[in-house]
Order: sequence, then structure tokens, then C-alpha cells
Amino acid sequence: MGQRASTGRRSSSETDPLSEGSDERGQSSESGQDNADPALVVDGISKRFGGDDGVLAVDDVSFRVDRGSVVGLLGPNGAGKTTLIKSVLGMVLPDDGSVQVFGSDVTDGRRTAYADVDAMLEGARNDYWRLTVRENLRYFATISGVDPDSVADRHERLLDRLDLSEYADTPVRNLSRGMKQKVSLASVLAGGAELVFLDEPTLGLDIESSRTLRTELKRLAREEGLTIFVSSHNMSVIEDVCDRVIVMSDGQVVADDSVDALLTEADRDLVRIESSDLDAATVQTLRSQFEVTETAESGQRVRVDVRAGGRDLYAVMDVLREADVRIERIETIDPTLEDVFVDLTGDGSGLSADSPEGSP
Ligand SMILES: Nc1ncnc2c1ncn2[C@@H]1O[C@H](COP(=O)(O)OP(=O)(O)OP(=O)(O)O)[C@@H](O)[C@H]1O
Repeated sequence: MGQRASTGRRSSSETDPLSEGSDERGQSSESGQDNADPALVVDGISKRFGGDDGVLAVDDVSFRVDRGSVVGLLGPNGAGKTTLIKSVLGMVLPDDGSVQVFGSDVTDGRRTAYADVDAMLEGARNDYWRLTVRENLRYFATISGVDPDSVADRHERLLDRLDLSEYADTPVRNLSRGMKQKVSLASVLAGGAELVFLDEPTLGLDIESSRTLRTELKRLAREEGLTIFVSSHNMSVIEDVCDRVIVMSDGQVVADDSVDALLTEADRDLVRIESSDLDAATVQTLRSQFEVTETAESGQRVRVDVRAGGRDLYAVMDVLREADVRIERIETIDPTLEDVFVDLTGDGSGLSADSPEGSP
């Protein structure tokens, strides 16, 4: 990736997703949109690189994205995320399948279908570093077909919400990497797109900037109906921002559900027990009867994580009682989105759960 995909045109009188209290979203537009149409329908997309013996990067992928929703795309390295997004954006020609954006099939006319779509692919590389922050916003509004003077107020609000006002007249090249990332997002939103694709939107941001950006993304979706499709290796971003998560592995969708549903389904009855009385023999007895996923020692205390739900938990207690183990602490361990991801894909390469912002 590395390009900024601005695929359409828009007149300044069309829906403005950043206007205060806008309630126009979803109305029929000159592009023939109907507010009953989902923002995006992907049906049976496949893409193979390198001929018949090549790589099937995307394998019969289908999903839909409702207007105003925030959908996350997760997957290990090489799962096909980039190829899928590029196929949806018309930057890669899929071998099979169809893509509809706000009801328009992209093969019927790219200009119409992508009129209200924009994308931030690899963040900061999109911006014009010699231009100031404000000039970038004006430039990207212009290439989206919007008179920048007509949206100047909106640009000011956007700069304000992303804590960029102070730097509005600073050339982008003088800004930190994190600030550049925020300018990229502001540029993507400057033309008033209604569906945006964001690849690693918080990459390079410090914790506070990441929080500002996440808050703004959620606000844009909730209050202004912006539809957001976000790909990130950062689990906490996905968990925080997204209503729904699509997980890809080996070119296929292996899960498509809300974060809560994925976590509930993944509940693995994991129990953590801590005691100073736990000796190697007792741990071995537990291992012989149950799945012990982890053991650790801290001073005198030994900790074991045992998979034991329902009746199994009573059986674990019986083992401990017979060994005269006095339990000092016991708790259930809820799965994290990272656990779900690894369970689904068998691969941890596509995540950076608790890493600082900026680590891919
Ligand atoms: N232009 C190309 N030519 C040949 N193979 C490609 C091309 N683009 C991607 N691939 C292959 O397609 C598969 C999917 O790659 P893709 O970049 O879509 O995955 P990804 O999920 O975005 O990975 P990452 O998280 O590492 O960016 C990989 O095996 C990759 O090597």
C-alpha cells in the first residue's frame, strides 16, 4: 500500500459528514444512492496472483458493511487484507466477485460508485509535506470535487477535534510522525467522504493522540453516520473503535461478528489458581487430568491456569483438596481479543495487542 485513494468527486452542496448536526446522511444523492443500500457489499471476491500455481490471496470473500458502522479487519501477515481492501477500492482487479458501494456496482461506473469513498493507506505518506496542514485539507477537498472555501468551517472543526489547530499553518514536513498521521486522517475526511478505509490509523501516534483519534472516529460514526472500515494490527484500537470485526486467514473470512460476540464465543473456561502449597507433584496430577495452559512461580506462590468449566472445576477442587492445597486466590480468566485472534488464525503475527502505539 502507500497510496491515498481518493476515488470520486463531490459538489459542495452534497452531504457533509462533518457539518454540525448534519442529518442529511443517507439521503438519495445525484449519484443515485438510496439510503436503504448498505455502505458496502462485497460478494464472492477472489484474487490470485501469479497464475494457476500462484497465491490465492483472497478466496471467495463476502460481507456487507452497514452505514454508520465501524468495521475492523484483522488477520495475520499475508492473510489477504491489503489485497481485499485494494480489490474493494478498485486498485486491484479481482478475478471473481462484485463490489457495491452505496448501492452502485463498481463495474457500472467507478466515478459514481467511489464518489463518496476515500482511503488512508499507510498514513503519513499521503500528505504533501511542503504544504501546511490547512493547505493539505484544502488540496484534498479540491481533488474530491469540493470547493475548499465552502468547507473552510468544517476544516477548522476537524483541526480542532484532532488537536491540530495550533499547527494549521505549519508545513507538514515540520511535524512529528504522529502529527503527520493525524493530518493524513484529516485530509481523508476533508472532502466529506461517507465511507473511509483506514489502514493502521493510529500507527506512530502517542497514547494521547491515539485516544483523540479513536474518540473522533467513534464520534464521526455515531453522530455523523460516517462508515469506517479499519485495518489494524493493534487489537486495542480494533476493540475500542469497532462495532464489528472481520478476521481473515489464508485469504478467507474465518470470523465476522461483534467484538463482544467473539469474546463470548471464545470463552474457554480458564481458571487461574494460586497457592503456596502447589508443588510439582500436584501440578503434574492436574496436568494428567486437565489442560494446564500455564504455570508460573512468584516467590513461594505457584500459579496454574487450568481449563476447567462446570463439573471439571469441582474435579480440580477435589484434586487440590486431596493434596492439602489451600487456595490463596482463584479467578476466571476472560479471553482477550488477542486470544480469539490466535485461536481463529493459529497465528499471532498479525497483532500488537499491548504494544505502544507505533509498533506494527
Ligand atoms: N502483487 C502481488 N504479487 C504476488 N503476490 C502477492 C501480491 N500482493 C500480495 N501477494 C501475496 O498475497 C498474499 C496476501 O497478501 P496481502 O498483502 O494481501 O496480505 P496482508 O494480510 O495485507 O498482509 P500484511 O498484514 O503483512 O500486510 C500474500 O501471500 C502475498 O505474498
